[in-house]
Amino acid sequence: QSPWANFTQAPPDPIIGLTEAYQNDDFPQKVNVGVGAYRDDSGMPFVLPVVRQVEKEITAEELDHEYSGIAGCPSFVDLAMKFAYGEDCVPLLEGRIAGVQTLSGTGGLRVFGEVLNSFGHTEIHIPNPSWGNHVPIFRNAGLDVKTYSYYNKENSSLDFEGMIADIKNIPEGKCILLHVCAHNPTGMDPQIDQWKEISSVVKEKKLLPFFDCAYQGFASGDARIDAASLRLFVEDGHKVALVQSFSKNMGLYGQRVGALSVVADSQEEAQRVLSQLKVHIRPSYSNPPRHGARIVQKILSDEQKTDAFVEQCSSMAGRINSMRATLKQTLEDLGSSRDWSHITKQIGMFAYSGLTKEEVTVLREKHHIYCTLDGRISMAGVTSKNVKYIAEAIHDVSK
Ligand SMILES: Cc1ncc(COP(=O)(O)O)c(CN[C@@](C)(CC(=O)O)C(=O)O)c1O
Repeated sequence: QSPWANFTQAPPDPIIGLTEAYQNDDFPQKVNVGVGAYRDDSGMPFVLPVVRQVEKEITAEELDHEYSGIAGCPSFVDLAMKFAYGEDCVPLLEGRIAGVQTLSGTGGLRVFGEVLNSFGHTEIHIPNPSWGNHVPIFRNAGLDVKTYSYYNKENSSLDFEGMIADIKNIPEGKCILLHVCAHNPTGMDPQIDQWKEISSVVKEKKLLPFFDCAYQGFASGDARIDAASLRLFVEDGHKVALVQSFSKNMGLYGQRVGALSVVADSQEEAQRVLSQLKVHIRPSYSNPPRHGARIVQKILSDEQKTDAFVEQCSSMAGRINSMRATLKQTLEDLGSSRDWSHITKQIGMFAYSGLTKEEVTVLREKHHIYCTLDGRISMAGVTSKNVKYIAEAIHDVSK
């Protein structure tokens, strides 16, 4: 009998599986508002002009395709850290942040999950809800995944009181995962004064703050100020860990460009941490791909190209925000009985609609609109051409 006879059929991924179902649907007005990948107003993927420009420059340089080091491209890592922590970040200036290039955000989260586990931190506390893949990533890294309150479904808002109460109950020294900005899936972020309170509770409980930064540029629209929460924690003296993804803000999804960094006590400690990050990367995927890191390195090392990138990223955020306003207004004009004000209060790629699993299922089966079962709508999939169709369908399932 076949050696694979005991392989059972696994369920489709809640997010990626939607895209597969969407592609197999031949309904002419089908809409994909599942995966958080930006689309322009024609529903097409968008390659930032500044990315196109530097790709031409890279090709002209006729570079080789030698291996990266285990830690990837050093100048990419330095520039990525400057981008997130800020040029004037003291630990960065003191050379005590260990940084590596990773297989995008997913790769960085997985590597650090394994490193945490191998050094006795066997538990991680993530928001409820959080990005669906956080649970399997950390479980497969060997961690026990627990959650803290984050969202109030009743009034579609941040449950700050519940969040603080739960964080206060996390046992001392445990790791807590925080989204830097544009929380996935709710789009609800703490305000800066709430971040200050979170920082002092995390300090009081001596928790390990682990930041996931996947949307720097999609919250305020200015990528250079979307990292305020992270920078506040570093200024408060926390030894943070950070994972950055350049999938969404640079539109480099398939190039798998990310970074993992850890703030240490000293240069010597940063070197020890770096050595452990590398010890986990080498037997996992050995070293990261070169092309995407070259693109980001070329952009972030040139002020004009960085300005162009920030402007182009902000225009993506702008289009998403205008679709939020239009979707909300159209639902109201249809006479919906529900309060949709959260759609414009939320920021980033997603609207956490509040639709139930049943309503989401009818939306897909009857209207061929694909969003995740938790009711998350990737606003990037909403365009001036389909927003009316989407609103009418949402109204139809949620009158
Ligand atoms: C909070 C968060 N962290 C990390 C990642 C990882 O992205 P990367 O590996 O491409 O760097 C995502 C992507 N989440 C998407 C946009 C795509 C996905 O599910 O993979 C989403 O639809 O939620 C994310 O939303």
